Amino acid sequence: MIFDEFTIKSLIRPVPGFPREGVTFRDITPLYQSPRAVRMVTDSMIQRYVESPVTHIGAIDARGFLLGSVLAYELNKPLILFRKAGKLPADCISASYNTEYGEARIEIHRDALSAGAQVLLVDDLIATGGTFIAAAQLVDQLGGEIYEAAAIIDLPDLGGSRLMQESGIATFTLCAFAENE
Ligand SMILES: O=P(O)(O)OC[C@H]1O[C@H](OP(=O)(O)OP(=O)(O)O)[C@H](O)[C@@H]1O
Ligand SMILES: Nc1ncnc2[nH]cnc12
Repeated sequence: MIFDEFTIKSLIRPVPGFPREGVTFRDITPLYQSPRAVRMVTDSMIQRYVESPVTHIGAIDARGFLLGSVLAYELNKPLILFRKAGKLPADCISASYNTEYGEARIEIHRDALSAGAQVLLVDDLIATGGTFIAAAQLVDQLGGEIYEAAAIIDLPDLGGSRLMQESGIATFTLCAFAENE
């Protein structure tokens, strides 16, 4: 299926003032209510990574799980869950970070990856980049490498994708919204 950026963007709902004043939340629930749009997004990502050396899909809690689990299935790769602190039961490593509207901590199980892994990180959106950068630190601590960090949406005005690229993390996104869009 041919990727149609206009259709995808039209299914991402801007919600001004959520979760706090000054933030325009980019809501992906309308997109997920359209099987055709989900297929477009999924197919584009599969096409990009099907011949890549990626060994693991690293999906970020919670919205990153939606796309991450489908990519792991379709690409036939192990799925690594990056979860908000306190959710994973076994021995973990963790990293703190700030996002556009708060602070958080994510964790992965210490045995989730081994040295040499080529990880594709997956989330719905890049804002400040804090979440992906924290996830990349965890991968690095376990001796893995980030092949790329992929998301549906970039919010370039928040500087996250630029910061990630400056930090040596390659990024890939399917669409972008300016602050006033
Ligand atoms: O680039 P950043 O500034 O780090 O922001 C992006 C992150 O923020 C959102 O997650 P959120 O923490 O709201 O959690 P959720 O997926 O559980 O809703 C989004 O799904 C990304 O994970
Ligand atoms: N503006 C935004 N919309 C949706 N998720 C986000 N995560 C961080 N900033 C966000």
